[in-house]
Parts: sequence; C-alpha cells; structure tokens
Amino acid sequence: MGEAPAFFVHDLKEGFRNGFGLKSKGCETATVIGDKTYLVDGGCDDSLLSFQVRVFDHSIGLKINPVVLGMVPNPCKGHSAIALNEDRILFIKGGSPLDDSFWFLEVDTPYVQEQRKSLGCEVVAWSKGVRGTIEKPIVLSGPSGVGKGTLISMLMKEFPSLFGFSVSHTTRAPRNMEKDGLHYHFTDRSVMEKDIKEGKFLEFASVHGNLYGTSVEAVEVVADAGKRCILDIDVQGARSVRASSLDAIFIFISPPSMAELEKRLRARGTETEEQILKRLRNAEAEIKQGESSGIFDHFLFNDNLEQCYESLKKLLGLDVSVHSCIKSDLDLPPIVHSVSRIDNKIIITYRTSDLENESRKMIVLDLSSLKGGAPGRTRGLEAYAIDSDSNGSNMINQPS
Ligand SMILES: Nc1nc2c(ncn2[C@@H]2O[C@H](COP(=O)(O)OP(=O)(O)O)[C@@H](O)[C@H]2O)c(=O)[nH]1
Ligand SMILES: Nc1ncnc2c1ncn2[C@@H]1O[C@H](COP(=O)(O)OP(=O)(O)O)[C@@H](O)[C@H]1O
Repeated sequence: MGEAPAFFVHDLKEGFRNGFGLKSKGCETATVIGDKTYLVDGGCDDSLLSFQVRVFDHSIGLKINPVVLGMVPNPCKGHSAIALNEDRILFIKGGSPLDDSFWFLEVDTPYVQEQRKSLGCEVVAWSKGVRGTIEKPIVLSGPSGVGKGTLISMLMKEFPSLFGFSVSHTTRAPRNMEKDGLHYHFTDRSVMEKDIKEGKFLEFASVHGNLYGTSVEAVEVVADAGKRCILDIDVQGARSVRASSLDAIFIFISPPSMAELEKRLRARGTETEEQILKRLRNAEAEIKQGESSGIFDHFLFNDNLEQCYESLKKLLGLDVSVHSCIKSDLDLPPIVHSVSRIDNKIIITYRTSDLENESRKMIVLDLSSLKGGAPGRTRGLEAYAIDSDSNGSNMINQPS
C-alpha cells in the first residue's frame, strides 16, 4: 500500500488550492477519498473553537456542510491528515498532548453509513484515538432484586483499580441513599430524549415505566481511566449493546426462584408495593428473554452470594494479572511534521535541532489492532519512537 492522497502541514505553509478553489490559511488539510474532498480547518486563527469540516462532492460539484457527530477535537496550530482504508481519515495534531494528538474522522464506516441513512444527509463522525487496549467491558443483566448491584459493589470494593461502573442516566427518582452522578445521572425525560436524538447514547430502554440509558461518555470515561467498565442494564439494553460496536462480555444473573426474588425485593425496602409488583411481573419476562435470547455468554445463579461472587470472579479471569497498556514515553509530534504510510504503520517525521546538531526523528503509529470507533473512542493505537543517531542509523525505541 503506498501513500494516501493528503496534504500535510508543511505543504500548507505557502497555501494551496483546495477542492473549494480557496487559498489555504495554513491550518487546513484537504484529503481526497473517492469522489469527495474533506477539508478540515484546525482552527489556528483563534476564531474557531474546534476543528471544522466541509466536504466537496466532485460528482455533483457541490460543497456541503455535513452533520458532524462525536466529540470534536480542540483547535491546534498545525495538523496533518492521512486517509485510511477509504472510510476514515487520521488526523495528527502537532504540539498537543499525546492523549489529544491522534483523531479519526470517520467518513464511510458502518456507523456513519447508518447515521447518513437515518438522517438523510452527509454525515461525518469524530472519534478520538487512544493508545493501548483495555479489557472488554462487562454487561450484567438480570431481574430487579437478583443481586446485580450487590455483586458489582463487591467487585469494585475488592478491585477498585481494575473496575469502573458505567453510570447510567435514568428518569426515575433517586432512592434515599442514591447520589446523582455516582449511582445514576438522574435526569428529565425531555433532556434525555434530546441527547438520545443527538446520538449521545450507546443504548437506552424503557424499564418499569422509566427511561434508562448508557451514554457513550459513561463507558469511555471508565476506559480512559484505564479501568474495565461494568454495565448494569436490562435485557433490551444488552441486546442493543450486542448490536453496537462495543465488544463486551454478557452475563445474565438468575434468581434461585421467584419466591426468593420477591423476598429480596421486599427486604431491600426501596420500592412501594405497586413498584414491587410491577418489577415481579417484569421479572418473569426478563428471565425468559435472558435465557432464550442468545445474547448472553454466561449465566450465573445467585443463590448463595459468596459462591456466585466466586464464580463471577472466575469467569472474569481475576486470577490472571490485568495490566494497563497505556504508555507515555514519547515526544509530542511538533506543529511542523510530515506523515507517510506503510501498510498499517503511519510514520510521523520531524526535525529537532540544538546549537550543534540537527536530527531527524520519527514516531511510528501502528494501526494494525484498532478497535471501536465512533460514537466512542478508537482504541488499540500503538506508538513508538525512532531516533536518528549521530551516524545516521536508526534506533528503535520499542514500547516496553
Ligand atoms: N437498558 C438499560 N437498563 C438499565 C440501565 N441502567 C439500569 N438499567 C436497568 O434498569 C432496571 C431497573 O434498575 P433500578 O431502577 O436501579 O432498579 P433495581 O434493578 O431494582 O435496582 C434494572 O434491570 C437495571 O439493570 C441502562 O443504562 N440501560
Ligand atoms: N445471594 C443472595 N442471597 C440473599 N440476598 C441477596 C443475595 N444477593 C443479593 N441479595 C440482597 O437482595 C437485595 C437486592 O439485591 P440488589 O443487588 O439490589 O439487586 P439488583 O441490583 O439486581 O436489583 C439486596 O438487599 C441484597 O442485599
């Protein structure tokens, strides 16, 4: 595979003619994919608060302002762009912190195709690139009162640095001991419905008469902290997550009997009689769906709590050491740099000089294990440095 068609920061210093017939301000890249040119303004003239995207469609001779989904990168003084696999563009922000240097603009991924179809217009989606990978998130489902919350609390207490809870949004009222932002984000239905329309939710469902949902951000902040995310969601939500780009482990928790479930719900003392009866009615359907839907990878019976917890830990492989792959041993790519591509590797080249020497440096970005993408982060980037020493030979600093 050779170099993809793209213009880089250093090409833009003198300005160039882009797909719009405009002179570049020096902070723009124009990347051609198929019939379209994606013109991205990195916002270095201080008037833009974030990156701006326009599209020139050569087949119809029109410039388009697309609907831009996802979290948009903050402005920077210089960036470069390179097309990948005809469906996304990699952006490298010069002079930005490493955790903010690599961004993907998805232009024809399955997610973008789906959004384009449902919105009926041109759509692009930003996804932040994150180095390293994390363990698969865990989806726990089961009827109300079965013990999901109890098992999750035990895991988080025993392994506080390994697991993080995905804090859902809900329109139900908080219980006595529940804290906003910790147990749930308690929210108005109108606000939640608006956010759902704007694509901010990974999944949502109406459960026991209230709206519940997992925002993309709820899962990503846990992963950003290098932790494995746990989702406590109902079977409808689990089905939506199964169909999404989130690669998770799905576990269904069953009660020993309906009578025991009722006993636990009543003993918890958090619901009114009417709410308990509604939860029990829904429980039968939920257990049937859970056990027959083909969504779940594992089933656990929560009869004896300690035994169930031990089984949960075993299937999560907690006897195996879990480590974070996040590394921070690289220089930042500076504002002026150039980019080329060899297969799945992106080579970022730049020069550094002190009073006596000028040296050429490279950062290699390995994209062969990319995972995820819009509407969440793109994970699995590996990066390492190659320095040119005084003899001109290259020294590879492999990731440790
Ligand atoms: N789909 C979906 N279900 C959720 C979410 N958060 C919680 N739930 C489910 O909503 C149901 C009710 O939760 P809750 O009101 O906390 O009551 P509890 O299950 O009796 O403790 C449970 O089955 C949860 O698993 C979410 O973000 N999405
Ligand atoms: N194996 C068990 N045996 C007896 N009581 C249990 C068991 N597991 C959980 N409980 C209790 O049942 C109640 C409901 O558990 P909870 O974790 O709130 O369920 P969920 O989150 O699934 O609605 C809580 O009071 C909890 O202490």
